[in-house]
Amino acid sequence: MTRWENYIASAEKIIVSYDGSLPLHHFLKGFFKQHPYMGSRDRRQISQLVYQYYRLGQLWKTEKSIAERILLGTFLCEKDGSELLQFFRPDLQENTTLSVADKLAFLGIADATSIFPFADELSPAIDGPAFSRSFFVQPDLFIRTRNNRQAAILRLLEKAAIPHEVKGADTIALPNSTKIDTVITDKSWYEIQDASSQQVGALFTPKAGEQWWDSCAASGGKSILLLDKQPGVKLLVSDVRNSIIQNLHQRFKEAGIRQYESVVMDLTAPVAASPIKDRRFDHIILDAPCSGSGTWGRTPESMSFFTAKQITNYQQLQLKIAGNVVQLLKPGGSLIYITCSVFNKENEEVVAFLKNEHGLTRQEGGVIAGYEQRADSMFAMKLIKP
Ligand SMILES: C[S@@+](CC[C@H](N)C(=O)[O-])C[C@H]1O[C@@H](n2cnc3c(N)ncnc32)[C@H](O)[C@@H]1O
Repeated sequence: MTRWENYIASAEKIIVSYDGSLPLHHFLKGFFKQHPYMGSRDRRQISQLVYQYYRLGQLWKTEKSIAERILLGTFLCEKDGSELLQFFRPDLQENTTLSVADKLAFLGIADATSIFPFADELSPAIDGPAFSRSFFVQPDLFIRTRNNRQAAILRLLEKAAIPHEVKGADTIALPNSTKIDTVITDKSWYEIQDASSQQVGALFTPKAGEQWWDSCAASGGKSILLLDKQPGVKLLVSDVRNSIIQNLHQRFKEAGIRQYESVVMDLTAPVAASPIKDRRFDHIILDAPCSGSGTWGRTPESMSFFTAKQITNYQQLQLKIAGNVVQLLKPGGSLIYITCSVFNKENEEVVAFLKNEHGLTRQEGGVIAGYEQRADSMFAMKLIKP
């Protein structure tokens, strides 16, 4: 067998045995541990073939073999082609410099929406074909520079010869595989934060002394963004598990943040019985648990394993949490509802519920089309309580 045939055979073996219960990158780690004779170059190439296969989503799912689909995935993803493609499909290799849209047309695919399995579920503002085509492009890694360190960070990136692109006053795009912590060792200089997530900050207009609640804080990405805009806000962070809040404490420490309160609470339980039942907030950030479908460009295997039922389950959870947190918002205060989902059920329908059931009015926001800039896609809406 040639090296290329071995690569295809290994990728096929992985695809056949992978059932979606673990994230693909974990599964790959385990697979390569069991096959220690593979060198790092082999591992990289095989992983890439597997990822490119999953980037096809539903395309040719029933019509073509796994091996054929791996090669088609490679063709659609590789801008300059590859030796492997040259070996198996010189006819495709000749056309690798075409745009994704032209490659699809070359392969007879007129309607790109057939790639994404839940095209009917998309928020109306999402451009379905453009979103679907974005799956063939690996999203970038983004950092948000802090404390006026952008210029110093750019100098370090140049010195280390790391390709990068300045996307805004605080935003730098890097290749996805960049080990940024080896280049910039002081963690208070930057946060790893997707460009769309950074863009959500445009809806935060904090004033010193205001009471803010980051109700699904996770490790605190949105909270740090908020405090960087206005360190004088009085911030409460919460999440459902103590281990998550412990991670937040560590991240805040590294970011040099000390002034905040935290509480562990399950937002599906009535807030009237919670430890913060008597608190009222000027502004609430609700970065809700969601399908994450706006981030599937980073985990394309999700297109093969996620089910429509899960979208409905997430919506139920979001409605419950939103209906709960809004009770602790002061009249005239704002709720910033955020998801990294592209689904109407998790976005506009939850906003409609807040409007119809709780009388909130939409102020600004909507879909953040990250698929246009090699970033995640998100939804963020600021609503005002009457
Ligand atoms: C999308 S993440 C938040 C991301 C975070 N705001 C950031 O910027 O990094 C959603 C969070 O909601 C939390 N969550 C899920 N179910 C919850 C519940 N029932 N009550 C409270 N938080 C919950 C999850 O633990 C998760 O950390």
